[in-house]
Amino acid sequence: MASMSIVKVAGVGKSFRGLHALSDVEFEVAEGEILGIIGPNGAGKTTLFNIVAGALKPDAGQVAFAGRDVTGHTPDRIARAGMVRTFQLMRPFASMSVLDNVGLAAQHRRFSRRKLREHALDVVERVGLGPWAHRVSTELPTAGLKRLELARALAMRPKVLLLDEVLAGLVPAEREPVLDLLALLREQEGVTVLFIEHIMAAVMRLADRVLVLDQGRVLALGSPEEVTSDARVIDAYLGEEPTHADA
Ligand SMILES: Nc1ncnc2c1ncn2[C@@H]1O[C@H](COP(=O)(O)OP(=O)(O)OP(=O)(O)O)[C@@H](O)[C@H]1O
Repeated sequence: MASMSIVKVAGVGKSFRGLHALSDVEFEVAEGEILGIIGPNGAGKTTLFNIVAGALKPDAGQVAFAGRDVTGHTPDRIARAGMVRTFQLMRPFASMSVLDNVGLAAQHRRFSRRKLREHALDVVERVGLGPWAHRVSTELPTAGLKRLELARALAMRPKVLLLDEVLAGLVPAEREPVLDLLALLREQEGVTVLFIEHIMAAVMRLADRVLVLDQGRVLALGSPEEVTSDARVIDAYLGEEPTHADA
């Protein structure tokens, strides 16, 4: 197979006490692709990530990663296999340094202490937290915490990164380097990225394709230009009062 899909979501459904959070969601992501995921509040974006990353079991359907069915696998197992997510709310180990927090994320890789430290430092520098490496993680401002969350994911050497609003809470000047870093990761390491994002300028800039969810269903899937000119997408999402103002 030429360009194999690295993530395949097939017929995924999930209800919470009668509420259809996801219904028959289907899409594939090619290796090295950057897929933006957009949609109104409550559309099911986070639920989709929870299912793909193993935090929730779907009521129906399958998730395949690199050709293997990973439906129902634990988040840990999926992460170790190479599909790693970040969280909207960052919870680093407060008493630990930035460097140790990143090292901890890579602990399963059975590096020697020295190698682990080198690897962690490399990742910390890569995300621009070099000057903060030895500071306690709670001293980081929001933008720093976001970078730390990204660093912890990168320390696992992911093949697929699932990013849940990594830009939220950042001012535009802080967003640019994060977007650059993601583009670089794809370019240099072929990392596949799925990112949930409300900031449309970022979606337009970074995404190869955009998946639009609305009321738990796939409303559209196409290039940024295609989806932003799709009347149904404008109706359901883009035309609405912005609930997440682009500061
Ligand atoms: N654990 C849960 N128990 C009950 N209902 C849930 C649960 N998780 C999500 N839901 C509901 O499922 C629907 C989809 O929620 P989800 O968080 O996936 O949407 P979202 O697109 O990520 O929204 P947002 O943009 O606000 O983060 C919502 O109606 C939500 O209230």
